[in-house]
Amino acid sequence: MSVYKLKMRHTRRFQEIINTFLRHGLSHVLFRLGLTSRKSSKADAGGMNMQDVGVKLRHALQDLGPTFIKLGQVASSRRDLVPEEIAKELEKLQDHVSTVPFETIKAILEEELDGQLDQFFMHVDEEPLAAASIGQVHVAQLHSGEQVAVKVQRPNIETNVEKDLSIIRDIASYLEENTTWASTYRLCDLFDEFSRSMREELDYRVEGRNCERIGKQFEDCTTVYIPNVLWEYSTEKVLTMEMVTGIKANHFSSLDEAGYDRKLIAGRIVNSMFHQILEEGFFHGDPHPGNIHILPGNVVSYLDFGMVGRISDDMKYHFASLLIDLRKGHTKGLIKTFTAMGILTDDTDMRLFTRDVEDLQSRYYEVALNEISLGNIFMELFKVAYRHHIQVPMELTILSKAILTLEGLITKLDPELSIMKAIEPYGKKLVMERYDPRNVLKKSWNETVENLEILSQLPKDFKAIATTVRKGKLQLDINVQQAQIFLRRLDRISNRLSFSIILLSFSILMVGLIVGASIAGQTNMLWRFPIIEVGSIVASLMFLYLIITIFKSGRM
Ligand SMILES: Nc1ncnc2c1ncn2[C@@H]1O[C@H](COP(=O)(O)OP(=O)(O)OP(=O)(O)O)[C@@H](O)[C@H]1O
Repeated sequence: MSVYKLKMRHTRRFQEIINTFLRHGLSHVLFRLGLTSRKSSKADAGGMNMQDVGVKLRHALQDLGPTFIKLGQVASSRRDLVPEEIAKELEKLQDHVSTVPFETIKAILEEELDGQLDQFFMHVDEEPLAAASIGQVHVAQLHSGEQVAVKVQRPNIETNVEKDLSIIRDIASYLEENTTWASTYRLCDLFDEFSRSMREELDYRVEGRNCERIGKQFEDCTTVYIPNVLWEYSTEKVLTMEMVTGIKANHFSSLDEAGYDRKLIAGRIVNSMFHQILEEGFFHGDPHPGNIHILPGNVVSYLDFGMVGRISDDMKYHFASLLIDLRKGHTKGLIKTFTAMGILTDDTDMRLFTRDVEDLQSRYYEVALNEISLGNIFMELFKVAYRHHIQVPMELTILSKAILTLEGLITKLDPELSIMKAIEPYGKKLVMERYDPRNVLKKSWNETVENLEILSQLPKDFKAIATTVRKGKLQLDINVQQAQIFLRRLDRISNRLSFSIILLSFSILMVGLIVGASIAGQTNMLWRFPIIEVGSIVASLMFLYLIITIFKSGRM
């Protein structure tokens, strides 16, 4: 696609995006991307202060609205792709958005719930509790008196987001066709993954279901609280939840004033996150302090389940293996895990890759645990992977982003707590579970059942073929078994035969010696007699053994 085609397809919005970037002094960025022919007065971005670029980019994305804000937020967590200074600026994109007037919110609520507002709520606060990029949260009271938080989607958000997603997708494929870095990083794949999660976030019913699923993980837990979803007041664009009135996890002075135990809270947050990630395999993908509230009794409450991460059993194990090998300084183990993850390609230069991994692990080997940032380790590992054109699975990138976010909060809540240390028992448990014979058996049993299920779903003809193949395999197995028995017999016969041949040779040698000695008359008569007698008896016994052995071997 050419840049002209790109402009033609989305004339107005595309121009708006370009103008916003230009207005914020980012012409050099557009020029470098080949999206504009206008050159900046400053030579290029390379000569510019990266933090300055970050600030300008943040302002531009903020002005461009929800899709770009979310894109910036996601980019801020990809330190393997985005320079550190820019990533730090993009992190600030959280929550700084304009509010939607209450009249508009009321209209959306009434349309979505299909009735007058007072039919559903006794009261709705006109002043929003929070204004986020996709929605706005209002505190309300049900007729039952229960206080709830109602999240309402911004007007026309879906149409606008779809339009933006399609423009950015076109820009991504234009860049992939025209620049090496974009094709190396498979920009379109990355962006498609972003689009998928953005579309999911536009449907609040998905968020409600995510919330319930995580709620179930802590059903019997008294130290973690997940609010209930009120489905009768929720739709695709409205999410009503039980109101959580706690203190935000990063309001440290308020926590101290209320007499909360910061260390205890930090431990509970870390353990509840690792439980979600490494035991349940389904976790809160954005545990930033605004989404974690602390309730009386140091109870941790999570909010906002728009972004969740999923991690398969295999990936959990790979993750634990990476950690353990990093700590032990096992480069081979790390390479083995990367191979097992199936992400190395035929083009991967194993020699260079091994050298880079070695270099990385040597920096962490035997460093005190509380000095290590797990999130940073993973970002660096990903950087190595990307340098070698290895696509890191999305489930791992969401995971490392969640850990990085978590670390930011934990280091402030309890500077002595080491996430690396806290994760160790979970990692060890995972590895032990992997090698537990019961699980190995269970896995192979499950695979057999799966195969049988697949077989039973095959059409009739295929079933007949499968039966013939199975019979053939059975016959083959029998033949192999018989061949093995025959070979074992042959082996035994040859062993005995070789022993017998040695004995026979020995007997012949002895007889030969005695006969030779007597003929030559060099032997004293006094002891020639017993030698001949004993020699003949030994020779006869050996001969007898030989006959018996040959006879027995033949019958086996
Ligand atoms: N059930 C609740 N109880 C108390 N406060 C809530 C509740 N739900 C949301 N909030 C408040 O509203 C803020 C924004 O809500 P939430 O995090 O769900 O929106 P968001 O997902 O960040 O929005 P967006 O997806 O538009 O970026 C939260 O950080 C929290 O302070």
